[in-house]
This record gives sequence, C-alpha cells and structure tokens, in this order.
Amino acid sequence: MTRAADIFREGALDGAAVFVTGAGTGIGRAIAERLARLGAVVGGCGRRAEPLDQTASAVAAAGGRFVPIPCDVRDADAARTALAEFASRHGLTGLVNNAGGQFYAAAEDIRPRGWQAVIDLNLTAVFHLCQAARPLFRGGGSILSISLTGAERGALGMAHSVAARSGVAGLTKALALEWAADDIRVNCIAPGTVATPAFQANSTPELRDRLRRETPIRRLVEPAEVAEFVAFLLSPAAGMITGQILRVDGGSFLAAPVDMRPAGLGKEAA
Ligand SMILES: CCCCCCCCCCC/C=C/C(=O)SCCNC(=O)CCNC(=O)[C@H](O)C(C)(C)COP(=O)(O)OP(=O)(O)OC[C@H]1O[C@@H](n2cnc3c(N)ncnc32)[C@H](O)[C@@H]1OP(=O)(O)O
Ligand SMILES: NC(=O)C1=CN([C@@H]2O[C@H](COP(=O)(O)OP(=O)(O)OC[C@H]3O[C@@H](n4cnc5c(N)ncnc54)[C@H](OP(=O)(O)O)[C@@H]3O)[C@@H](O)[C@H]2O)C=CC1
Repeated sequence: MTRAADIFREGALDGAAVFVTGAGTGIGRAIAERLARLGAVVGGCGRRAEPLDQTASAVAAAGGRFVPIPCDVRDADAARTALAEFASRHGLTGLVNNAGGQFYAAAEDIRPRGWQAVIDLNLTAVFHLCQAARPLFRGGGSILSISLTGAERGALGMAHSVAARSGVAGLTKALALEWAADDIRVNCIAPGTVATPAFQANSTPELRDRLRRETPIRRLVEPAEVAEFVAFLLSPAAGMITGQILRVDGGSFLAAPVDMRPAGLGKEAA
C-alpha cells in the first residue's frame, strides 16, 4: 500500500511561504519539516531559539528552507513583527497557528492568571496573528489553527482550553466569511491525542493507554498525520474548503470524553 508520506508529489508546495507557530517541537516541527520537504519556504516561531534551530537543521539536512524567528506569540507586537519580517523576505501564502497548550485542572481550581495565560495563548494570539497575516497575503492565502478534538462537546479538566478553542472555532468561521472574497481560506484542525514529547511529559503511560483504548481507531495520532493534512489544506486541492473544523482524531469525538482533572486523571467520566 502507498505510504501516507508518498501521497503528495515532490514540489507540491513549490512557491508556498508558510509561517508556523510553535515550530520547534512536536506537531509544529512535524508540520514545518513536511511543508519544507514539499517545497515551501517555512518561517517558524517559538519562545526558545534552540528547538527552532533544531528544526532548521533537520529541514536543511533534507534540502529544505526554514527560517527561525523566535518570539512569544502572546506579545502581539512581537508576533506581528516576526510575521512581517518573514513575509517581507519570502511572501506569505499560509499561516499555521499551532503554538498552544494548557494545564489540566478542575474548573473550580483555575486561578485568574492561569485562565488568562491559556486564553492569551490559545485564542488571543491566534486572532492577532490572523489579523496581521491578512494584508500580507497577496492573491489569496490559507490559515489553519490547530485546536483540540471535542472542544465543541466539552471536556473534563480543560475548561480554559475548551473555552479558548471554542473561541477559535467561532473566529475561524467569522474570518472565513469576511475574507472569502479575497480568496483567503480559514480552517481549524482538531487533533485527538498526539503522542508528542510535550504530551508524554504531561501524562502517564496508563493515561496514554486509556486514551488509546478509548480511541475508535485504537492508536494515538502521529504528528506526521496532522502535518499531512496541513499540507493538503494549504494546497490548491483544498481551494473550496473554508470555515471548517476538521478532526484528525481516529474517531475520538464519537467516544466518551476522558476525565483529565488531576483528581481523576484517566478515569471514566461520571
Ligand atoms: C476517547 C478519547 C477522547 C480523547 C480526546 C482528546 C483528549 C486530548 C487530551 C490532551 C490534549 C492536549 C494535549 C496538549 O495540548 S499537549 C501539548 C501542549 N503542551 C502543554 O500543554 C504543556 C504546556 N503548558 C503550559 O505551558 C502552560 O500550561 C501554559 C499554557 C499555561 C503556559 O503558561 P505560562 O508560560 O504563562 O506559564 P506560567 O508558569 O507563567 O503560569 C501562568 C499561570 O498559569 C497557571 N498554571 C500554569 N501551570 C499550571 C498548572 N500545572 N496547574 C495550575 N495552574 C497552572 C498558574 O496559575 C500561573 O499563575 P500564578 O502566577 O497565579 O501561579
Ligand atoms: N499533543 C496532543 O495530544 C495534542 C496537541 N494539541 C495542540 O497541538 C499544538 C501543538 O502541541 P504539541 O506539539 O503536542 O505541544 P508542544 O508543547 O510540543 O508544542 C507547543 C509549541 O508552541 C510553542 N509555544 C508555546 N507557547 C508559546 C508562546 N507563548 N509563543 C510562541 N510559541 C509558543 C512551544 O515552544 P516554546 O516553548 O519554545 O515557546 C512549542 O514549540 C498545541 O496547540 C496543542 O494544544 C491538540 C490536540 C492534542
């Protein structure tokens, strides 16, 4: 059978210039590497320079182009400047809002600064970057925001993140409508559990086992599977897809949520 990584022909994204947030690790890194391999020039940000440099080395070793631009996406001015700097040199055809995350807590235990930190990272920063990207797209563009499966259904232990991701879902639809006439497509990808180093560091083997068992396709999502879908949605093949929340979750959305609150981590939801 054809391998997933062989579906796109080499050079499928020649001429594309894509900015990826959180490109130094996990899903963002897989996205950056895949897009560069398909011919795109990729700009990537993150707060730490070192992981971005590692992505740059991996991309360069495969013959691709990756421009590391460290910045904190919660600093709206810094994020706008980073994006504009990349676009001024390479143009801009795509933006992937991947930087994100949360901690697990019962809603009653989320303090104001914790709430704010998660909303700032997962929602407000996404809005600022989409807004900054709009005038930089010439002749159309594609925006993708990485969300979380089940946000629209609710989840236990992630009230702040669910609220932020639901905001991103609404933002995706609003921007898709406002910007469609300029051929700017706006979509959201909602992965299930992806066994990235960051997720491994914040979960136990037992929890991962349980998440695997509860996923109708009985395995976790590979970062490369998210990256492959990103490549498709950035390509002209997806030219009529906009305003959508698209799940890459092996059917997790159809199963019962797993309790991510620290007191009941991994238990059946009551
Ligand atoms: C059938 C199966 C269905 C399955 C369905 C899918 C289920 C999927 C489950 C998992 C999905 C998601 C996985 C991931 O996203 S993993 C990858 C992302 N990585 C992370 O999320 C880890 C990184 N997290 C963070 O960096 C932080 O949590 C944060 C996003 C908040 C970053 O904040 P910041 O850098 O600003 O951090 P500070 O240390 O300054 O903290 C600011 C305030 O935040 C509060 N806080 C932070 N951490 C915690 C904590 N662990 N517990 C409680 N509160 C926390 C804290 O209040 C800080 O304010 P204070 O000054 O008042 O302390
Ligand atoms: N792993 C999973 O199971 C799932 C993950 N997701 C989502 O996918 C995305 C990627 O997750 P994953 O790869 O697992 O996690 P990582 O923690 O590896 O990726 C997050 C990336 O974002 C960067 N980042 C975090 N905060 C900021 C900031 N303020 N400014 C700029 N960059 C920042 C981090 O780099 P640095 O620390 O250097 O800033 C890091 O490279 C996240 O939005 C996550 O919530 C969704 C569903 C499931």
